Amino acid sequence: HSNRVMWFQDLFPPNVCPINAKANTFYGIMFDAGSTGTRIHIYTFVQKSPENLPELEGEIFESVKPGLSAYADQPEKGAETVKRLLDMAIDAVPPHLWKKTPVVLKATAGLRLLSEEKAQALLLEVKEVFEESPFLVPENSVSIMDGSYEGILAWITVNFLTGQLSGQNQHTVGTLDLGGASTQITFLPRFEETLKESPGDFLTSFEMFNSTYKLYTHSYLGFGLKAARLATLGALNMEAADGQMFRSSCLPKQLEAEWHFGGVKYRYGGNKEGETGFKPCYLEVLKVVKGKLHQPDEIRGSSFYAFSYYYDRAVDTNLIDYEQGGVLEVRDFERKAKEVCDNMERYNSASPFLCMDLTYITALLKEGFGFRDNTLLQSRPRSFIFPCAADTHKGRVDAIHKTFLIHKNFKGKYQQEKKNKKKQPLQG
Ligand SMILES: O=c1[nH]cnc2c1ncn2[C@@H]1O[C@H](COP(=O)(O)OP(=O)(O)O)[C@@H](O)[C@H]1O
Ligand SMILES: [Ca+2]
Repeated sequence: HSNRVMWFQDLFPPNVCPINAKANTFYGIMFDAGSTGTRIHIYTFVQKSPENLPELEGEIFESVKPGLSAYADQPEKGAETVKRLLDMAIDAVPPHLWKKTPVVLKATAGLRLLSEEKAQALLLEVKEVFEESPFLVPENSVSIMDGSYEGILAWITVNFLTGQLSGQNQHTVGTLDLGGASTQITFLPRFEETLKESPGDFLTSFEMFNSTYKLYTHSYLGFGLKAARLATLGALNMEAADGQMFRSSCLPKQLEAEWHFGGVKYRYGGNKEGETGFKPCYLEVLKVVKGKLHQPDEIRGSSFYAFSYYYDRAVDTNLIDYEQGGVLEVRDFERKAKEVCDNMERYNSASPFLCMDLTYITALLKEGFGFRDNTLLQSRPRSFIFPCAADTHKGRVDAIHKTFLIHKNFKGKYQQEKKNKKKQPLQG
């Protein structure tokens, strides 16, 4: 028992992020079932007085890989990974509060890409795990999150935690989230033009703290970093990829290997005889993004907050610092992509996909969204705006928004704009 207390205090030193289970303390358990991994967040809230909103006081975090979608054909085994994480919450939450502690799981693009049947089977098994636990299982506690909701929650998180949604001068910043299977872009339009020219389902209104915000947000399914690798290889949506070899000029010439994603095995390799390097790679990747995304004019001149794989790859290539994060320009990704792709032998200790990933990020930003070379991207680790996050995941920023899903005073009311506009042929 005392061991447990010690471990808890290590995570949240009392002077920085005090955790003391008073009567006004309550907990919430949130699972983020992403395409590449499942993460548990055990939040502690404290309500200082009845008229105040509860404040987030601390968080315990753990994650496992692969994500739920890797268990598409073994739903019970998938749910078992959730159960092991949930056991942590049994230790972290005081027994007398178990029955009052809600547990929810929100799945993102990994499950969106599965067939309805396979996704539902996984969610059902998870629901059973929840029901067998001592925690409170709200209605609809296990579900796939809507893509636009994913985008606005990330936007709220960044802007709320950086203080942009309180005070008078609201200089909100747009957010770019690059996941494994999908990618989101979200910002607050300043120009009437943007509102007029955007497809209806890209505009979402919601209310928070007595203000109404009309955001531009869209989630592109299949445009996450891992999904883009498959698309570049020409292997996306190939259920029976067995045996076939997918080759690309973005990979080291002599490479031949196997890769598992979404429960499917793929064989891939380099262009043994053909070309390799940035130029041919960029052309390959361009086919994946060109003309597939909506390009709002307004974003060309503004700066964005970029996280998830944008952050990870920027750290991997020393463009920014792991602890501090940093500010970079779109062209920095291009410079690194050239450096890595044109010297693949020199980078053979890194991931074989480093060239492809950097080239994809470059093409996505420039040709996909239409950003300028000198567009500024802020990429900060999660700990930068969330100092109580455990050391174990200093590098992450986007999971913070999950706080709001279980924060009982955040209603998350939102609705999508309905326009009598013809739907544009965009993927989503
Ligand atoms: O709470 C977190 N912990 C660790 N990584 C996270 C967390 N939230 C988001 N990420 C980042 O998200 C990316 C993986 O995307 P994810 O698995 O969520 O795919 P998806 O959003 O397409 O479903 C990685 O860059 C990972 O670092
Ligand atoms: Ca995600």
